[in-house]
Amino acid sequence: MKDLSMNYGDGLVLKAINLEVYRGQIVGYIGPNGAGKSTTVRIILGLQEGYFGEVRLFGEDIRTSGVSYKKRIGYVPETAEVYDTLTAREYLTFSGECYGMEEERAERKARLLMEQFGLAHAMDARLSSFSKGMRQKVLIISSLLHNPDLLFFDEPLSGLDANSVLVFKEILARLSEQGKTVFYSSHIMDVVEKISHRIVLLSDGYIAADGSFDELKEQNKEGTLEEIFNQLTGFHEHEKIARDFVSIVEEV
Ligand SMILES: Nc1ncnc2c1ncn2[C@@H]1O[C@H](COP(=O)(O)OP(=O)(O)OP(=O)(O)O)[C@@H](O)[C@H]1O
Repeated sequence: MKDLSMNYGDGLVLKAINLEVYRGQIVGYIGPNGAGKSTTVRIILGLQEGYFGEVRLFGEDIRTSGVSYKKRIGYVPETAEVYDTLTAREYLTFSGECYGMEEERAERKARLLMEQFGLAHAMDARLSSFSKGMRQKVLIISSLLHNPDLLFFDEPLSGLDANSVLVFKEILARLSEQGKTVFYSSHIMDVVEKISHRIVLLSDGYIAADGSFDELKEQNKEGTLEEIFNQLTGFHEHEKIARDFVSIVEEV
């Protein structure tokens, strides 16, 4: 990304961001609510128009490279609309076909991946009957079915149980070993701290920090990523806010 800026009408949300991400990197993309993380991802995915600057993916400017680069991308959005009336088999096969896979191959891979997540029994159940975690697993499978080179995960652990989180973190490490690049956006700091090769902190439309966790720790003299996050975003008031909040709640 070069000088990437975005304005929704009332002020700049992204202020000339420059970021170069390399193959095989897991990048933890973090920042306060409203910092512009989803906006960045939507621009890169070609879902958001009206930006300034340049975004190059796989060496080509996305403004001129057509849509074929999208086949090399997998995406788990923070909130996703799934087609509730479809079964998991139908949804995943359809999703694979959208990325150019043959029906039979998409269905076979979907079945094998569902089995790995312990969901073989739910293959022919409608998505409307799925629990939150089951749905999230379907979204994760859908993002990976076509074997993409570049992955965008926005709070991918949402709803996953502790065992599934372990499996997913291991999957991420292996995908990166295979040379896949992962853009991982989350507010769960201890997970970001552990899985990321590099952490990019967006604050108020700027990149406020960029480096490995060890580098950030060295620069900021703070212990955990959560503490570094608090420090870099100038936030020290959690106790006071909590106190005031509860006293308002208790007002009769
Ligand atoms: N479609 C839109 N129209 C107008 N403003 C928008 C739109 N989408 C986002 N914004 C604004 O842009 C800013 C950045 O939003 P964005 O969703 O990128 O933040 P985020 O970093 O992903 O936040 P969160 O951590 O809460 O998901 C916010 O102030 C938001 O109100």
